Amino acid sequence: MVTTNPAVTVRGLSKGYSGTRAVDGIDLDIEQGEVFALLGPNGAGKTTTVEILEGYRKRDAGEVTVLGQDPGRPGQDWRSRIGIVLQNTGGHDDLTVHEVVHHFSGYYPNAREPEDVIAAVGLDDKHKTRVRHLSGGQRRRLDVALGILGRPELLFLDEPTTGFDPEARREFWGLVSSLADDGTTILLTTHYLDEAEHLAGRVGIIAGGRIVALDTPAELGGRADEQATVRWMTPDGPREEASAEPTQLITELSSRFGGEVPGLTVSRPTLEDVYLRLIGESADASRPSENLEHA
Ligand SMILES: Nc1ncnc2c1ncn2[C@@H]1O[C@H](COP(=O)(O)OP(=O)(O)OP(=O)(O)O)[C@@H](O)[C@H]1O
Repeated sequence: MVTTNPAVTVRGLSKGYSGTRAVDGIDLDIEQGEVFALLGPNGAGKTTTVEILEGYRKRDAGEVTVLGQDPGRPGQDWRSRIGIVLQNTGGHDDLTVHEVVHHFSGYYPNAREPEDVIAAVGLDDKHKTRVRHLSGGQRRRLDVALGILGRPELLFLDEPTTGFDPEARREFWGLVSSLADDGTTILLTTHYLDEAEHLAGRVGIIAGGRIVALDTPAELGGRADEQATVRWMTPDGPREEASAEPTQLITELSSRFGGEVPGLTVSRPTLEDVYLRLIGESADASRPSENLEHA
C-alpha cells in the first residue's frame, strides 16, 4: 500500500493576543490533493490559523508541519511550493495585468506560462488594463492568478470569491476544481456555504478558536441522517411532514391523489442549516450556565 504524508498536520495549535484566545488547541490533518474548507463566524480564528500555516504568524504552542516543514522555520524552497491568495491584497496599481503576471512569474523556478494563467482566471480581455482600473472581482481574479503562478503544491485561498458575481464564482469554482484534479492541495476559507459544499471534500468548522465539527459536507453534524421534509398542497392549504422515509410517504401521497401530488417538494437540511446549528450549539456550550452564574 502506498501511503503519503499529509500536506498539513496540526496538533494542539494555540495562539493568543493580549486577552484573546484566538486559537485554542486545534488538531487537523489535510491530505495531499485534498480540498479542505475552513468555515466559521467572524473572529473564530480562521485567519490566525491559516496565517500560522503560511508562516506569517508565530504560534504560542502546538506542532505544525506544512509540506513536511515547520512553517515557523521553513527551508529555502518551501515558500515557492505554496501559493497564497490573501483576503486583501493591494498594490501594483500602475502596472497592467500583463506586466504584473509576467513580473511575478520571474520569482518562481517553474512558473506556469503567464498567458495561460491570465486566460485561466478569465482576464484575457484585460491584458492591457492597469490594475487600478480593474473591478473588485477582477482584482480578486488577478490575486488568484498570482497565487497559482508558481505551480504550488498547496494553495491557500482566503475568502477567494468575495465580490465575485455569480457567473464569475462558477467560473472560479471550475478553476479550483481543475487545480484539484491536477493534484494541488487546497485550503479554502469562505463564508459561502455553497462554495464549501461545491468544492471541498471535507470541511472543518471553527468557533471560538476550536474545531467544533469536521466531516464531508454531506455528513457534517449528522446531516446525512437527518429527516427530509416533504411539502405538498391540499385543498385546505399547504401541508408538510418530516420523514426518515420520504419515498414511502410520497408513494402514499401519490396513491391518495391518484397520481401527481400538487406542489410536491422534498428538502433536507442544507449545509447552512447544519452550520448554523453547530455554531449555535458551540456558543451555548461556551456560555456559563445559569446555575454556575448564580452559585
Ligand atoms: N493582530 C491581532 N491582534 C489582536 N487580536 C487579533 C489579531 N488578529 C486577530 N485577532 C483576534 O483574534 C480572534 C480571531 O481572529 P481571526 O482573524 O483569526 O478570525 P477569522 O475567523 O479569520 O475572522 P473573519 O471571518 O472575520 O476573517 C478575533 O477575536 C480577533 O479580534
